[in-house]
Amino acid sequence: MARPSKLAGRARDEALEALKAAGWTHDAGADTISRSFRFKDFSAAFGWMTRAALAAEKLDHHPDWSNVYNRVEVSLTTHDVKGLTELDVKLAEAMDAAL
Ligand SMILES: C[C@H](O)[C@H](O)[C@H]1CNC2=NC(N)=NC(=O)C2=N1
Repeated sequence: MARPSKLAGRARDEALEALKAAGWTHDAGADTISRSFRFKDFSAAFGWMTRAALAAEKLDHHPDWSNVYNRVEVSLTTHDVKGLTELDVKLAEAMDAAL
C-alpha cells in the first residue's frame, strides 16, 4: 500500500469532527485518536477484538490497544508519518462498525 500522507486542512477537520461525534477523542499533542470500549464480559470484548484485528489486517493498519477483562483501550495513529492519516479514520470506522 502506498505510504499515506498526513491528514490536513478541511479533510482533517471534517474527519475529526465525525470521529468526535462517534465517541473518539483527539489528542492534539500526540496526534492520536482514542476510544475506550466497554463490553458485557471478556468474551464479548475479545470477539470484537478479533473482528477489529481482521479489519486491521485488511487495511494493513494496526491499533495500539490494551484489554482488561471487558474493556479495550484503543489509540490510533500512523507511525510511519507520526500523525493521523486516512487509514486511522478507516480503522476507527471499521472498529465502530464491528461493535
Ligand atoms: C510495512 C507495513 O505496511 C507498515 O509497517 C504498516 C503496518 N501497520 C501500521 N499501523 C500503524 N498504526 N501505523 C503504521 O505506520 C503502520 N505501518
